[in-house]
Amino acid sequence: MATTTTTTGNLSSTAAAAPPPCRFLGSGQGQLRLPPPPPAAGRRRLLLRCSSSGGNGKGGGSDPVLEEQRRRQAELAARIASGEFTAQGPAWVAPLAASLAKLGPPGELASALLTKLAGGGAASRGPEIPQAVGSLRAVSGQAFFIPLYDLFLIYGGIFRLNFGPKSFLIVSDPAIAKHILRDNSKAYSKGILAEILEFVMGTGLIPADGEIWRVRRRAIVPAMHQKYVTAMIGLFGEASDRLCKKLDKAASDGEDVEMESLFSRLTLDVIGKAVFNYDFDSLSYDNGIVEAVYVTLREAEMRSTSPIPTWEIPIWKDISPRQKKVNEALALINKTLDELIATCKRLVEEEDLQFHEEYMNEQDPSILHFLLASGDDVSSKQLRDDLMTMLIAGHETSAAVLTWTFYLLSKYPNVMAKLQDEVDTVLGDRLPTIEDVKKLKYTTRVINESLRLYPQPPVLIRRSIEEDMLGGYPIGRGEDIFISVWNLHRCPKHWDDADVFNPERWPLDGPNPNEINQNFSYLPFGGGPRKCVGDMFATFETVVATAMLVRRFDFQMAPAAPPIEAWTTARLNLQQGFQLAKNVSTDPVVDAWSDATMGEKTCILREMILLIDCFFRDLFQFIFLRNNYKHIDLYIRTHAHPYKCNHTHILLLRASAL
Ligand code: HEM
Repeated sequence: MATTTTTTGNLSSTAAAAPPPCRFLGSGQGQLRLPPPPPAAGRRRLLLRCSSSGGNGKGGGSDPVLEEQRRRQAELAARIASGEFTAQGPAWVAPLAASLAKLGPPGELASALLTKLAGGGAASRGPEIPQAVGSLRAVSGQAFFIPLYDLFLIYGGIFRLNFGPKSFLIVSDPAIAKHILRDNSKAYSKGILAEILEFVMGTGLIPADGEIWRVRRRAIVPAMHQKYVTAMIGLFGEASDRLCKKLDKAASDGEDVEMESLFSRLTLDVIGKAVFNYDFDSLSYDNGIVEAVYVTLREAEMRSTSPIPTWEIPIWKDISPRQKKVNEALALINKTLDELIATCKRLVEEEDLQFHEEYMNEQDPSILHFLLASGDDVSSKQLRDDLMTMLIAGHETSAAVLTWTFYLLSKYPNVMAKLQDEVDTVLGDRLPTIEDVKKLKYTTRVINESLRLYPQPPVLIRRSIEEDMLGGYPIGRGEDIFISVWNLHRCPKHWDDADVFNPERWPLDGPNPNEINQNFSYLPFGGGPRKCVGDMFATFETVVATAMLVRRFDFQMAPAAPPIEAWTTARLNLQQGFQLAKNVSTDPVVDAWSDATMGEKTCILREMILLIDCFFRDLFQFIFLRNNYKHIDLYIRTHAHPYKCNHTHILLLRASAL
């Protein structure tokens, strides 16, 4: 593979000077400062061209993911055009249902039943929401939001998607999203989200609704004041520096490094300190508590995607080794949190600080400390739920944003070069300060644009708790709604070259893009009263980490990288049902279905279960803010620099299946 060279100045003059023109050398034992960089004019980075991505500056060449996506889009478009997904329903149903609805409660019930049986939705009067029904195959075997995008292009900003007895409203229209999230937010709850997350987050801020949510939001938001977020910049810098050192070491040892998990550890270390002043130090080593956090996360993932709640089966739940491990993990987390709460309470009692709006203990600026110092009158259980919620909300989201940003940077070398120029100019070799971060405008645009293309999560979930009108259609109570942020962020009507990673679409001198100035066409942090409380925190965290990594490393696809696996996974394919059951399930009850001798009816039943299983698995990946698209493994390798420096390249090697 050819080697391209990006030169930002006269290399030979710098190469002769000391220190050498490479800042990828050892990072200065135990110090936070990086090796002194050469003058900006003399910097030079080498880039290896990737065997599986062209990197032509604009589009990055053919992308197997996009190609597979296009192939599927074409396939699905043909099926949609054939009418396979359009449930017409007999013409007499709507008027009859409307007449029945006028006959009081029994009539309303009959009307709802009739509409349901005829394939209609909850609304029984007025115009019908366009609906897509049909085989789950079209939306299975690939990330859930991809076919939703195709359906959006056909059916518009609001349509109903029926999965057997279950139906969902899919919203991709900014005005409707604004109505649900902001203007009439009181009419909507978190619905399925709360049900699924109850296990890990209890009544923490994300799943909570009603009065509990109002009280907890009022307590937590003030903790994330300007002074706190500013103090966090130092924490982001130190954690990112630890990551850089780890990569340095891996590079000098010639090891491959899986970057997604490193980003996950980076953000775990950050959020532990930021929320309850606990140093997981997961970048340095695996300890019991780090493992316990991941055991709990994976268990929650499994529970929400398993068709059979084995963890509720009497006796089994007590003897299953898996459940035992989970219970132990939960007990350890709870014990650790209780200890942290107790220690923090003591500190608050002993300290001599007056509580005020921007209260912050310099030694422990954590959210927990703020809450306790504010006199927040709350049970230990609620406090634990809040802490656990913040831990999860602020951990895997930021890790996923970093992973996708570096994936994009590896595919768009022109963006990477511009980014590195900005970082060189603004940051030099310092740990970033708040002033630096404000000046890193292009870096911020890179994050803004990465969040547009890969929003975390790609759908927001709500359930109507009152009747309402959406896009001119009446909807009833109890409608489960997915607001597709993915569709909003890629709508061809709103965005030029919607699929292209183009940070320049956001002017540097313009305001930071958000849901307000983009009129709900862009909502990476949601909108309305339930907007993310950590938006500034997360933006600064990802900007700092990105800046610190790109100033030391170049990122590109590995020359010998296998092509990125397509979005498709084999796990939901009706033709391969038997393998599927074996492949996807870790659940003995489900595995018992994998009996090749089963009869046709059993087989259909099993396939239905697998479909539901897979649906919830995908659903969970939206909900649980983790691995929403694919795992991306970024690998680091050393590369002999022509000037005999150990020049480090981070190489994108593969994206593995979910
Ligand atoms: C890049 C990283 C992040 C992204 C993309 C992100 C995205 C989001 C989104 C889209 C929502 C709205 C969910 C909904 O309306 O259903 C949300 C809510 C929330 N986020 Fe974040 N978030 C990030 C980081 C963080 C961090 C670092 C924290 C905490 C320090 C945090 C805490 C929360 C909380 C507590 C909520 C629930 C707010 C409520 O319901 O009142 N997030 N986040």
